[in-house]
Amino acid sequence: MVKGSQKIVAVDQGIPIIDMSQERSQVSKQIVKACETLGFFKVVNHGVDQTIISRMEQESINFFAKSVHEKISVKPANQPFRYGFRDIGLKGDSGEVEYLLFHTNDPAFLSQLSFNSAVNCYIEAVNQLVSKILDLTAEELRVPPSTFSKLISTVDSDSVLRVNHYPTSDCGTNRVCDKSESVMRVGFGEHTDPQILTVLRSNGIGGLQVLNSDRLWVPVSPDPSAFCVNVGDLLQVMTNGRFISVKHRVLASGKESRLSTAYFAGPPLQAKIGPIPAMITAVNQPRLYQTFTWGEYKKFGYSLRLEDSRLDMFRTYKDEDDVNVF
Ligand SMILES: O=C(O)CCC(=O)C(=O)O
Ligand SMILES: [Fe+2]
Repeated sequence: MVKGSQKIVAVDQGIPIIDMSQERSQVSKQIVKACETLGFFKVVNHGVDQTIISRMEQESINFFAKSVHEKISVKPANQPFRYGFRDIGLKGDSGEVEYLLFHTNDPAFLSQLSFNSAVNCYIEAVNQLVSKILDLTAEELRVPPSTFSKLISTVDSDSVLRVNHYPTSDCGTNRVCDKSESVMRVGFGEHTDPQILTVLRSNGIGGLQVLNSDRLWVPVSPDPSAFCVNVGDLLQVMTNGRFISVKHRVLASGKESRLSTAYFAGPPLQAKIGPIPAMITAVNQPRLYQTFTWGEYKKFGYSLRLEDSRLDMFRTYKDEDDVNVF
């Protein structure tokens, strides 16, 4: 069942496409604008080698084609990391999706994957892309150059990769659906991503929708050569609400299978997160969020359902001392 707002507008309406090969200051301006208005944009000419992307995609297809027995036998170090089918998170959310979720710094787990080297190359490439985007963001916000990127570049950064496979539907039987039988199924219910920034790409099958400021759902056209970028909760906090942690969901028709790969760039667990001083101007922008560690935020997040707002819990209207991030 699809819950929440059902109003859907035209495909890609208002979704910025940012060409990263443009002049640097143009790119940073466009990134900041997109983060402020929607919290979501696509990047093209992003510099990630197509062979790294194609290898990751092909290996993911091979993985999901294996038997359930083989898939559940890969075991990351601890919960919630694992191969999962339908159930998302620890609080009873579910969707028409199977996925592989793991920490990017879990060598014991990665060595169990036959596609270990494809995954490592992919992680390194998308981490560089996220760092580049965060540095461009910092430039335009006129904050110290690596304010954001330093959080995701240390050995103990808590970044995660999720490979999602939304399978085709057999309509409850073993036959192929005809057109009249097809219904939109929730692949991944509405949520925001908790980390700093997510870079996501998919095969050529759509399904992703983002919620705009008018609370209308905008379907995102699939573009295998682009990366989608989502602002996460922590970036909303660090920018003191100037950037929007975008709500998004996946509705799957089940006619063709969708494969997506999301890299969630997160800080070390002990990193202190709060609005950065430059984003607080006493007169018209009081501090909106308390300071917390990423570990505390994560723990609280696990106690909620997918669509619940974690950020509300950390809001404040009181002035606190300025914090230094990390
Ligand atoms: O499959 C998609 O396009 C989105 C998946 C997603 O939002 C997530 O894994 O957090
Ligand atoms: Fe997400």
